[in-house]
Amino acid sequence: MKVIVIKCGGSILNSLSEDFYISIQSLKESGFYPVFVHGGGPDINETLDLYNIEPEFKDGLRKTTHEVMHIVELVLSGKTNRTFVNLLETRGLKALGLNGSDCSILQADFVDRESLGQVGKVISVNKNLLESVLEIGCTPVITPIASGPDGQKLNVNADMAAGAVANALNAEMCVFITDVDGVLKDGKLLKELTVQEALKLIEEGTVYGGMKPKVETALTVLSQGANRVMIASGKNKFYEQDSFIGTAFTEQEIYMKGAAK
Ligand SMILES: Nc1ncnc2c1ncn2[C@@H]1O[C@H](COP(=O)(O)OP(=O)(O)O)[C@@H](O)[C@H]1O
Ligand SMILES: CC(=O)N[C@@H](CCC(=O)OP(=O)(O)O)C(=O)O
Repeated sequence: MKVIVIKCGGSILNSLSEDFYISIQSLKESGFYPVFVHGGGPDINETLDLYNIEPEFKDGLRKTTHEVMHIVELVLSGKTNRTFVNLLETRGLKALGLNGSDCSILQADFVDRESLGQVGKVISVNKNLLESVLEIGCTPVITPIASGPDGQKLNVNADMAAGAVANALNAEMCVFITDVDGVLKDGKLLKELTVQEALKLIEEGTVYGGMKPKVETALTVLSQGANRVMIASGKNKFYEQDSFIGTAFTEQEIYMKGAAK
């Protein structure tokens, strides 16, 4: 089964283009089985604002108190997942919304309980459940909330959750859909990046904020065996005639040319 994990960031979820859905259709016609993981950072911030809670981040991860966790779940599971599943359904996909914390779909450990509170890093994925969903012709749409060591809910960065799902499913491909064309430098799209080049962009500060966990996760997914890892835009087509459009990550310089194909 040729699985493609598609992470849709909160930056673009509410304004995904028709071209995005056309790309999904083309992927399906090429024999890919999509598995979606969604973000929703901006939706969470908006709701925290209603409760007069100031969002706090450390290295791109949201500091998640018990109270914040409650709102994260309310928003991601109750609103964002529901809206996205419906959007996919209206485009003809049999989408099945899944809370990562149900049935051990995502199991996680604390990242740093002292400084970040209820933030998790995924340690295992219920691969059998996800494969069963695919086998019956449904498309999983996963909310990045995991169950923690004592059954408590943990908030997982959606890029990292997608990376863990891609690795667990031995995905052929992992794509991070966001609100920019890919990794940019001086406003220009970098179509291909080797591991070394990507690390340098982080180090020199060209890649910052929400792009940092995305690039770091892209490198992890690549090192764990996925054939292709991309960052692409949800504003345009990201897949057409067997080619991907965006930033492609490659392990070695030698594979650079034509790696986005
Ligand atoms: N080098 C870079 N190239 C492109 N975007 C970058 C770069 N560095 C930082 N960014 C920022 O990262 C954002 C995408 O991350 P984020 O807002 O977390 O998106 P998402 O919600 O899709 O995960 C871009 O909109 C841009 O502001
Ligand atoms: C721990 C952590 O930071 N979790 C993220 C989960 C959502 C997410 O990652 O959404 P985007 O993809 O839109 O950024 C958060 O609370 O914002």
